[in-house]
Amino acid sequence: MTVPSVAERSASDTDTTPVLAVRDLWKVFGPKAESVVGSTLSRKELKERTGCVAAVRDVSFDVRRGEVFVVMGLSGSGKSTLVRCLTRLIEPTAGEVLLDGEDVRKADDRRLRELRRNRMAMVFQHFGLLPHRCVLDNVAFGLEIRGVAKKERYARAREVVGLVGLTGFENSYPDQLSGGMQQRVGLARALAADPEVLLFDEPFSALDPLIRREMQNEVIRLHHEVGKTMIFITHDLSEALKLGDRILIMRDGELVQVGTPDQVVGAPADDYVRDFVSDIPRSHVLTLRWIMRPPHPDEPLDGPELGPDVVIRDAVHAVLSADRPVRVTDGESVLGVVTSAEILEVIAGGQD
Ligand SMILES: Nc1ncnc2c1ncn2[C@@H]1O[C@H](COP(=O)(O)OP(=O)(O)OP(=O)(O)O)[C@@H](O)[C@H]1O
Repeated sequence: MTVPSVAERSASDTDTTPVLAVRDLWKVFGPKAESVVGSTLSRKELKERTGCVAAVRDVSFDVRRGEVFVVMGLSGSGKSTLVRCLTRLIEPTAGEVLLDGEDVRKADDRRLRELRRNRMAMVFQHFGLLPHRCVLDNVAFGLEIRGVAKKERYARAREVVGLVGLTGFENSYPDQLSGGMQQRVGLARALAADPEVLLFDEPFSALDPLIRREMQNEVIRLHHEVGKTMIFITHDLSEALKLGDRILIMRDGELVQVGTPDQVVGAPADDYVRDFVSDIPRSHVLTLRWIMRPPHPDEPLDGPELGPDVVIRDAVHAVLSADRPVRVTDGESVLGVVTSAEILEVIAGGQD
């Protein structure tokens, strides 16, 4: 079996079909779980009347090819259950999970193993490294159980060890490495199999804040480099905003909102989300698109030009130092203008 090298692979950027489509997904823990599917009782009522916990309730969403999709929510909101249902580490009670159109719930045991090994790899918080094997052997291990020939698996292992910045540590053992480095080994092992989707279950929550930031940057770098679809669980909003192309917010098993970071901060779906994002400086997340306005008839339209996706924080200097309105353009036409007034309103009204 051949594993394409990093250089050979390219994400199919133009493909707009979702890599993963989740439809009406339920996971109910407890007796007669199936009978609870569809219930509109609150979590508390459900527990009292049926003894069941609906950890995931009627959740539907698509994950686009190549995006970083973050699942966020408070402890107990159902994030882990939801993501484990995608590979059936937890068996869903009802609904559909389609991976490239294939119904994962219909896969038999053999097919499911193939899917987990080759298509959707999970990176766990506790790295699951084999202590008696060195870095290279740990990374090659996933390929070994897939039956990849020795020469090929070690060539690939060296390649991904380099990719995660561990060149020089190939022969070290896990207990000789820091937590961040061990997490890189876990990441390399997941990447080695060249899966379509990488799933991260709160991978950095055990790391100290500095290492955690370093690993977040590492994920961003890797994402640019390998273009993989990534599904990332976190309960940390700033991590979600930093990493996510889109964020799914859960509460009590239900999906509350799916949106880009600026949509979640700029247009929270309800008070729960509004509360969540209330400490985030809006100017760090919102873009000029959110504050531009149509020009007044008497306004000069020969000021500096900026794109609509420029984050407000990055435009402050240009707008405040301009002696005329800044034009927000898509390269061809003027979409709106931004002046000091709009910038100052965000900064004064937000939590800056
Ligand atoms: N095996 C189980 N049996 C019964 N209830 C469960 C089981 N696993 C999870 N739950 C319940 O399902 C709900 C969702 O749990 P889950 O672990 O998915 O949440 P989470 O958002 O990932 O939380 P955390 O961030 O604390 O991991 C919780 O109320 C939890 O107690």
